[in-house]
Amino acid sequence: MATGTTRNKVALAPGHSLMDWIRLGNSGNDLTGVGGKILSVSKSELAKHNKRTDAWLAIRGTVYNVTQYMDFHPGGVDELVRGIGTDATKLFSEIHAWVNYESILQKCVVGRLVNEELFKLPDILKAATDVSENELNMDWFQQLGFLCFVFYTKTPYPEVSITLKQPNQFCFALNGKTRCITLHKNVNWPCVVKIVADIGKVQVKLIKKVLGLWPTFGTLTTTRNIQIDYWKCELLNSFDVTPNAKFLLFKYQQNLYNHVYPGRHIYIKANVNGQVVSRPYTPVWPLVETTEYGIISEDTLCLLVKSYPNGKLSRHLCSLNQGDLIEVSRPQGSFECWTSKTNLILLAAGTGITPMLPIIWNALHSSIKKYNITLLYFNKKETCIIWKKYLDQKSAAYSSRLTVHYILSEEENSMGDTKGHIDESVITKYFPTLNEESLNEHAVCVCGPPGFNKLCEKLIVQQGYKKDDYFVFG
Ligand code: HEM
Repeated sequence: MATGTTRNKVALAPGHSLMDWIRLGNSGNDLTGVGGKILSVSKSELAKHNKRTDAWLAIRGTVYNVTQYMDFHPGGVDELVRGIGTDATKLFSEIHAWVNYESILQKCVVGRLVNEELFKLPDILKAATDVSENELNMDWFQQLGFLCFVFYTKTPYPEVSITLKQPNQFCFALNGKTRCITLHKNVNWPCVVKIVADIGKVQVKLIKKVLGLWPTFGTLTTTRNIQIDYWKCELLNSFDVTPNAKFLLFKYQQNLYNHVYPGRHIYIKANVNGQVVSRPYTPVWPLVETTEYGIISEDTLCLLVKSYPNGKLSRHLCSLNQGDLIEVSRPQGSFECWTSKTNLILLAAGTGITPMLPIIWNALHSSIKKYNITLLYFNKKETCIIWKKYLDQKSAAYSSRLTVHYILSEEENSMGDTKGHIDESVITKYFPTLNEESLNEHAVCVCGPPGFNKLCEKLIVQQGYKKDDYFVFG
């Protein structure tokens, strides 16, 4: 793995082991330095906290105060200092993506890293937009059979998880802040959730157990900050998709809806032969329309996993039996659908199709605009193509908006597309010729093995795409 540094663990001073750190976290000392409030932090605010004695850094959208952690960092103070005052996601992942920073730094959360634009707003609007405010911006309405809550988080891509703790106790965590409502009467699970990501509107529909109009929705009972790291999930069902890839359906043990945006991922953690292993996976929700797997309910976690001969976790997942447990983290990642673009070009190789499926689904069903999508899907043989039937059905149903080209490297291509690998000729053949204006309308996503990703990035940069116009899943 490229680290850009000589990787060496340092000898920590006595009293600075992980156990000591956990003890400090549980001591009641405020490690956040901001009194435990959840703040909205701009990049320029973050940059001010760049000293050893006042050190903040951001990882995957969350800002942490690491001042107290300095002497506990196994890589040493000087290494940790390299990340302070910045969004250290890339640096952190390059060195030790496997480190469970969320758990280690759970008592150090300062807030969320937010777009600079927010801070250019007049103060009056800024105050209304600040996620730290306690006030809840909420509407509700009902019909005989259901009631519906609408939350306005005022932050794009809000973090959303929803649980039904009791038939009449409904809790929702928005951007890390949890609130509970004791409902007037009982409701069923699962709920139906709709999120308008770019304006931060969240709508939750709860189905009443008994038909009737309620005089009130109930009472808002608690306001707490609960930082949950991992939830337990049990395997409901598994299906073979190709000879070495499976479609796995999991149910959260509690009644939980954990919203993962298209292109974002969760960490899966499992105990494999006595060792805890954790890796990122992109859920392939929502494939709710596919009938060959039965009806998939909204709160199901759907994973597509390829079993690699040396892949500890992938082999473990593919060998799970019904009822076996795994642990699943909160959503992570920084991918945002480009609402300013209209044409998406997706380059996927093998299981690199996983993040593309929700992106395609979302783009085809967007209520905001009509996206056009071109998918170039690279595989060795036709039998390796994952969900070809599904992709073909979608491209037939949306023929003017979704075009799929299958590119095979190891056999003749009966589908009429190129035989070969990703190279300049493939790009020239399938990419539209762009001028400066039409370039602004296009965005490219890439997902495959590291060599594929690197080559694609080189080729799309050659085509004139700028950093903001493409995203490489790695
Ligand atoms: C962003 C700037 C950071 C840099 C440049 C950095 C660098 C390093 C380096 C060079 C090592 C030694 C790697 C080895 O030889 O195994 C290390 C280890 C470690 N770092 Fe960091 N680190 C950073 C941030 C963090 C943060 C924020 C955390 C906290 C959660 C953290 C937790 C750890 C842990 C737990 C290890 C030991 C890993 C192991 O034993 O496998 N680091 N770090």
